[in-house]
Amino acid sequence: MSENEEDLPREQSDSTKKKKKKKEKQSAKKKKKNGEKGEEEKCKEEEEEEVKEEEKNSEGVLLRGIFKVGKKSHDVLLTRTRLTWIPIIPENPTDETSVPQPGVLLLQDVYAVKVKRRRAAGQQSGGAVLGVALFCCKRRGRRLEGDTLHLHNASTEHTHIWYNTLKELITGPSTRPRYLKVFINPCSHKKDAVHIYREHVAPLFKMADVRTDITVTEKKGHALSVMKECKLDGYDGVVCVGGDGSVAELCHALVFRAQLDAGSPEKPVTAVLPLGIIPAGSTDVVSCSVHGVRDPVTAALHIVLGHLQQVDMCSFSSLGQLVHFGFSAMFGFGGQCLARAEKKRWMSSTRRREYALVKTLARLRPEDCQLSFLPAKKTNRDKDSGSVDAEVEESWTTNQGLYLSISIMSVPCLSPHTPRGLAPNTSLTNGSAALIAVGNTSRSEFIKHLKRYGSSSGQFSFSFVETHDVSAVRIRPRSLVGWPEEEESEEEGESKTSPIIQSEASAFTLNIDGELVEIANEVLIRVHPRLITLYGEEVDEAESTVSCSCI
Ligand SMILES: Nc1ncnc2c1ncn2[C@@H]1O[C@H](COP(=O)(O)OP(=O)(O)OP(=O)(O)O)[C@@H](O)[C@H]1O
Repeated sequence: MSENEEDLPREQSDSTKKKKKKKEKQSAKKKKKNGEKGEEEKCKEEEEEEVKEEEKNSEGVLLRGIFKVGKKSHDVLLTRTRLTWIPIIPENPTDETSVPQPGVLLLQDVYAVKVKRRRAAGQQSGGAVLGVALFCCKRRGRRLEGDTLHLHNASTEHTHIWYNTLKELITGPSTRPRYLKVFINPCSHKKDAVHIYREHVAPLFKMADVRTDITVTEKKGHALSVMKECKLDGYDGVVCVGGDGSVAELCHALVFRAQLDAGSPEKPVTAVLPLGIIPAGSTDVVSCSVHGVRDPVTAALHIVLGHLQQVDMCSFSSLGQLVHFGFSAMFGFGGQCLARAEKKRWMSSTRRREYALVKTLARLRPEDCQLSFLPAKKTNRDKDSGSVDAEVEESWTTNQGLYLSISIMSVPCLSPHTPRGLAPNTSLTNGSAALIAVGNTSRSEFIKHLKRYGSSSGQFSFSFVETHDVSAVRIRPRSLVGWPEEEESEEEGESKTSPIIQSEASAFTLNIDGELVEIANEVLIRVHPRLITLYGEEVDEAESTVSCSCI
C-alpha cells in the first residue's frame, strides 16, 4: 500500500521541481564562471552531490499509506522527522467549509514502536496483525507523560514495512541510551525507591529496549566504590534512584572517576557518562532543576529520549586537598539546619525539616568568618589559559564579618518549596555560581528574607543580603562554633541562657548538596563549567506542589 514519489501531493512535487530549477540555474551560473571543461565536470559532480544531500535531508516522504486512527481512515505520511495523519473525508458538494485537520507526531518524541496483534487472554506470541503502535511522550507543562498512537491496518506486509522503517528512524544514531548502570538507594526518604523504579521506570526502559545493570546500594559510599572500579565501556549512562544525597554521591563519583581515568589528580575532568536522576527523596533539588517537577515518569522519559543537559559543578577543597564535587554549599544557617535534622533521622522528613528550621531559627547565631570571592567575569576571561595568575589573585574581594548564612550554588536549586530556586540568578550552564551572603540581622528580618524564597521575588532586596556572580569562593571561619550537648534538649527555655561555646576544633561542617561534609580550617570552592551532563533540560521554574507553614 505504500506509494512512491509520483503519488505525492501536487504541492510537494511542485516544490521539488522548483528546487531542481533553482539548482540548474545555479549550475549554469557556475559553469559560466569556471569556463574550463575539466572544472565544468567537477562542478557538475559537486552539484549532483549537493542535490543528493539536499534531497536526503529534505522533508521527503519516506512512506505513505492508509491507516485507521481511532475509528476513521487516515492518509498517513512518514518523513525522517515526523508522522502526519490526515482524515480521509468523502467529497461533499454541498459542504465547502470542512477542511480536514492533520495530526502530527514528531519522531523525536517517540521512544518505542511495536507491532499490534490480536491475542487471546494468556497467549504469549503470534496472533493476527492489527497495525503499529507508537509510544511517545506528550508535554503537560513541565511534566512529560506517556502517550500512544495506534495506527490500524490488518495487512502484515504493510505493517512490517512501517514498523521496520519507524524502528530504524527512532533508533538511528542518537543520544538515546541502550545500556544503563542503575543505582537504587532503598533507604531514601520513604524507603520506596525500589518500588518507584519497578512501578514507573522499569516498564518504560523495557518498552524502549534499554538494558540495565542494577545495584541496590547497601550503605553510604557503596555507589562511589562501585563507580571507582566498574568497567564503564559498555554503558551509555548512569541512573540514580534516590534523593539529593545519592545524587551528590553519584555526581561526585562520575567526575572523580573521569579524573582517575585521565590520571589528573589536580584538575577536574568532565564526566564521560551522563547521569539520569529518578527522584525518590524528600526535596530532590537537582532533579527539579533539570526536570521542573519531582516526577519519576518525566525523569525516565527524559532518559529514554536522550535529552542531555550540560551542567556546571563546583569542586570543594581544603588545604589543597579535594574534598568533594557538588552543585551547592551552605555555611551557617543551612549547615546548622542540616546538622540538627540529621540528628533526628527517626522523624519523618517533613517533620525533621520543620523541626530543624524552627529550632535553628530559635537559636539563630551568626558565624564570624572571612569571605573571599572571585567575580565570574575575571575568571571566565582567564579560564582558557587554564591558570590562575597574579592578576586574578589580586581581583579577589575579601570581607570579614558576621554572617547568618553563606550559600554558593552553581545550579538554580529549584524545588517544590522554592519554585524559582534558591539561586534564581544562576543557570545550569552559565559557567559561574551565585554567592548569597546574608549578614547579621534580627531574627524577624532574617525570617522575612527566608519567607520570600517561597514567593515570586524580593528575597535579596535587604540591606543585609549581598549576591554576587562568582567563579570561586573561599570561606575561613575565624572562630569555629560548637553547640553544647544539652542544646538538643526539647526544652526551649534552656537555649536562652546557653552560652555560645567557642570550639577549639580545627574543622567545621558544610552542607554540600544536602550532605554534611567536614572541612578542615577553610574551604575553597571553584566553579567548573559544564563538568557533568544530566538527562533533562534547562527549566526556569519548578512546579510548586507544597508550601511550608512552619515560619
Ligand atoms: N542502603 C543504604 N543505607 C543507608 N544509607 C544509604 C544506603 N544507600 C545509600 N545511602 C546513603 O544515604 C544518603 C542519603 O540518601 P538520599 O539523599 O537518597 O536519601 P534522603 O536523605 O532520604 O533524601 P533527601 O536528601 O531528599 O532527604 C546518601 O549519602 C547515600 O549515600
